[in-house]
Amino acid sequence: MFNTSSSSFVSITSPTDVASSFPSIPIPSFFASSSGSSSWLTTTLTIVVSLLLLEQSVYRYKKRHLPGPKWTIPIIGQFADSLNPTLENYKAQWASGALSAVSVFNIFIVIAATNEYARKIMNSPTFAEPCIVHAAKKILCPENWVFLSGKAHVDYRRGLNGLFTRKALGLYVGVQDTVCREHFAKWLASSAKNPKPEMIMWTARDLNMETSLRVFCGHHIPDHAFKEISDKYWAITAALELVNFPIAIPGTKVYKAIQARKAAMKWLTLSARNSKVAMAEGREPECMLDEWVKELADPSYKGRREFSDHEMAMTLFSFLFASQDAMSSGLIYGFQHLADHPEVLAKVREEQERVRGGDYQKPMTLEMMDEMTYLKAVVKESLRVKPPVTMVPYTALKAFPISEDYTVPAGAMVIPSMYPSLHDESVFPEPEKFLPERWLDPQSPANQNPKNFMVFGSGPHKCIGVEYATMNIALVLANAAVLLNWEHHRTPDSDEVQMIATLFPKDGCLLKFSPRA
Ligand code: HEM
Repeated sequence: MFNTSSSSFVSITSPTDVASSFPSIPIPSFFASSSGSSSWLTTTLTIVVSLLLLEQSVYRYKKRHLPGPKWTIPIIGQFADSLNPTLENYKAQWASGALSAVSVFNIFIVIAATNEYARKIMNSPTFAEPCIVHAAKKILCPENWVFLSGKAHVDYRRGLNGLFTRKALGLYVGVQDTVCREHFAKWLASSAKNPKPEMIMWTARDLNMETSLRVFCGHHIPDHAFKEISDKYWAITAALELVNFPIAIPGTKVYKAIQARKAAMKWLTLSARNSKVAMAEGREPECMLDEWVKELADPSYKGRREFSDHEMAMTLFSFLFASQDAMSSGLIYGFQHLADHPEVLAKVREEQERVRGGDYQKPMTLEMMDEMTYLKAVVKESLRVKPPVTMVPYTALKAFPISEDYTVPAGAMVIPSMYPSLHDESVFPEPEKFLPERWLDPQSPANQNPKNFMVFGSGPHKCIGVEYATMNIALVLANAAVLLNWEHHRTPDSDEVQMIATLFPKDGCLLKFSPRA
């Protein structure tokens, strides 16, 4: 997802002390002398103080009665706090009110904590549209389809639905299975050499990147491109802050992210070209691009038929952007939850034994996965307890009357938060506990309140890759359960959360793998 995304956060360390002194800043008497230079200084200082006062007044006017700092730190607002976001600060913010306010670099931000407000923002396309994070347009390219709105967005998205049908997923599952097994072999080889547990933070990201690129581009992309894209991609993850330094000059995170996007786009564009050639030669589709090219050529297809290599590459890049961090987070917590709950892992293994009849070399199919009811509950619960995407920033396109007594000002950022809905005690009793069983009873509050399961968002921009994502996490965990043993080396940071675009265990999740007899 978009994650993201988007998970950097603004904590509320009250700047009251600093800011409340502005109205009474004394102008030293020597500035008020009659000399030319001092009158120039007086004028300059008066303008600066007036602007600072104006900044405070505008902030107070927009904030009205919402909880949040009384004053904003001049110019930068809560930027410093947003550099080191923590889940604790988020939780404090959500607890401060159903709607609360902050400001960063004069971007006024309204944060919505409840399910009702979060859904209202995501389902009001005439009032608000996703802006993902501040720098997203620079990283993804402004002309990327994800920034379309209204009918143009709906039409474009409809054209992409064919890439996520059951038929298409059936093609991808084989690719995912192969890549997963290859990576497990590498994990085991590395574990055999190194007696110490290793962080799966990086190995899971590599697995994920190769899976995505093989599913999207098949063999139209060379093997060495995976490593290049995967290595450079971290610059994109690092730039996913709620608000970045405003100008993308060399040395800034956004600049580095743009260079990483250019490197990825070079390979994705080449793949689009290669796929068109392969399909024109009548070859069988083997990846998402092939499915897309073939669909465009189908006489019964009704949508737009011409897509340049660059446009196709941009769309694939939007999928990579939306999935890389969220999928890695989902996978890593999947491994951690299963390691920390051996009774759950034992049930996953029992189910695998039953569905796969003990033959773990047989390639995975969608039909096999359909029968893995318990595993699906495990994946759902893991994503609920630690949702990769905690919130998705939107922009108010015009004054947005979100509640009876508050209107989000036009141009403000308005952020629906998903985490509180997923930890609502009335729907998920003992919300911090990992209890897959809550998804097995159709009458359970969890199943009776589907609107609370906001892991993939809601409304017209809801994640297009929901089935693909859950299938891939389930497939990796299914294969891991039968092919690997893994011990979790717990540290004081294992249950602490690090927010780098999405959620990760602070210690990177230290695991020791061994082959399962
Ligand atoms: C565990 C993995 C994932 C999570 C938690 C996740 C979550 C999300 C969320 C929360 C949104 C925003 C929804 C909204 O604004 O209402 C989103 C949007 C999106 N996601 Fe995902 N996602 C995941 C994986 C994927 C994958 C694998 C793909 C593609 C292959 C993908 C493609 C997209 C796209 C294209 C959008 C934007 C859709 C639009 O604007 O119409 N996501 N995702």
